[in-house]
Amino acid sequence: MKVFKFGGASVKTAKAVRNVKTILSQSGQEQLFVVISAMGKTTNAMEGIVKALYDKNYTIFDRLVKDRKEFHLEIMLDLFEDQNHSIFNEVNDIFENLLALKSQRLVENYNFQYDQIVSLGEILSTKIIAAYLSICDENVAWMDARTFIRTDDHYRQAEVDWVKTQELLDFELASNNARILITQGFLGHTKEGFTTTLGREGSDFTAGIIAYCTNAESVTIWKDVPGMLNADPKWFENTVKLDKISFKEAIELAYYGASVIHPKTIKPLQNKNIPLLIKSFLDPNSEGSIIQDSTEHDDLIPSFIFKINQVLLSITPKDFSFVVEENLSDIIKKLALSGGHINVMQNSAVSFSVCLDIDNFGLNRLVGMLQDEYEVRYNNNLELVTIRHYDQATIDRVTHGREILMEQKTRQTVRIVMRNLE
Ligand SMILES: Nc1ncnc2c1ncn2[C@@H]1O[C@H](COP(=O)(O)OP(=O)(O)O)[C@@H](O)[C@H]1O
Ligand SMILES: N[C@@H](CC(=O)OP(=O)(O)O)C(=O)O
Repeated sequence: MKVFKFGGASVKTAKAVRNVKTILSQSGQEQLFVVISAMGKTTNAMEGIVKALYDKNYTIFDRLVKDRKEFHLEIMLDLFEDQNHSIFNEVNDIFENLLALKSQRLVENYNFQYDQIVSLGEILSTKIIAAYLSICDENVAWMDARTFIRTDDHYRQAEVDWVKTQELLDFELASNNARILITQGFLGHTKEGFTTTLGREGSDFTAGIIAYCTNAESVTIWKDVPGMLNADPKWFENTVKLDKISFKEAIELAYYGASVIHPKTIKPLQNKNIPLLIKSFLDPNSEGSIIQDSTEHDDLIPSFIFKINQVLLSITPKDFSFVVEENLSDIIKKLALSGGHINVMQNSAVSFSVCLDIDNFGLNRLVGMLQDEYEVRYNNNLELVTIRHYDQATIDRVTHGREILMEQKTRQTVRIVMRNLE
C-alpha cells in the first residue's frame, strides 16, 4: 500500500480534480490510500462561518454559506454531466444542515462546534472526488476518517490514540479491497463519536498516521512546488530543490517553519522508516524530493526559513533575581496562557529575551500578566530568518538592509531576529 496526500491547492477547481484523477489513474495497480484536504481555501471560509454563527451575524453567515455552496456546485457542475447524480443531494443536505444551525441553540463549547463545522470542508471534497472517480470507472471507496482516526477530546488540536487507531484501521481494511481508498485529512473522532480536528494544516499528518498504521511502502505529498526547496519560493528567488534529505533534517526545517510539510508528519514515518516523497502535482513525472533515513546529503545546500510579524520581548525581574533559576517557569507558564508560540529564547543573568508569534490580543494579555513582577519591553513587526548549514555569505545575503536585534548560532543553524530598514 502507498499513501498519497493532496492538499487544498491541488483540488481547488474542476480542472485540478481532473488532474488528481489522472495522477491516480497513472499510479499502477497497487492499492492507494488517498488523503485529501478541503478544496481551495474552504477551511478558512468554514472558520468564518463558525465565527459568524457565534457572533450571531447571520448576514455574514448566510453569505459565507452561500459562497461555499456555490463554489462546490460550480466544481460539481463541471465534473458531473448527470445533474441527477446523488452527490448533488448529498452536498445540498450538508449545506441545509449548516444553515439550520442558526435556528438551534448555540453549543457552549466553541472549539467543539468549530470541529463539527470546519470538518465539513474535508467531507465535501472527499465525497465529490470519490463520486467523480467512481463515474470515471475507478475502483474507489470513500472512507470516513471520523470512524478510524481515534483522538482525545482536545477539540481543534486533538491528540491521536495510536493503538486504537491501528485497531480501527485494521478492522476497516480487512473488508475493503477497493484500489483507491479516499479519506479526509485533518479529521478524527473521540471515543464518544464526536468529530475532532488535528490542528490547521494537519492533513499531511493524517497521511503520516495512516502510513504508520498500515506499514505503507511510502507516502507521497503532492504540492504546487517541485519538491522540498531550500527556501519558500514565495519569499526567495533562485531556490534549489533538496533532492534527498534525512528525516532529521526535514523535521528541523519543518519545525523552524518550512511550511511545505506539517512538522508532525515526520515522526511516524521515521519511526517505521517509511520514505516521504514531495512531488509536484503540476509536473507529476518529475523526480521531486525524497525524505528518508540517510543524512549523507543534508549539508550540501544551505536552507532558509523566513518568518514575518515577529515580536521580540525582553523580560527582567524587578527584584534583580536570577531569571532562569527563579523565574523562568513562571514566565513560560504565562507565555503559554497568552497563546504565543515561542520561536527563539535567550537569557543573561537577569534578563530573558524571547522571539514570538503572537497576536495583539495575546501580547497585551501577556504584558498584563508579567508587568507587576517584571520590566517588560518589546519590539514588533520584526523578521526571523533561520539558516541551516550557513556560512558568512548566506548570513550577509539575508541581513542586507536590516538591523540585527538578536542572533543565535549552533554549528548547523543560525537564527537572526531583525528589523527591515528599507
Ligand atoms: N522549503 C520549502 N519548499 C517548498 N515549498 C515551500 C517551502 N517552504 C514553504 N513552502 C510553501 O509551501 C507551499 C505548499 O504548501 P501548502 O500551501 O501548505 O500546500 P497544501 O495546502 O496543498 O498542502 C508552497 O507553495 C510554498 O510556497
Ligand atoms: N484543510 C485543513 C487541513 C490541511 O492540511 O489543509 P492543506 O493540506 O490544504 O494545507 C487546513 O486548511 O488547515
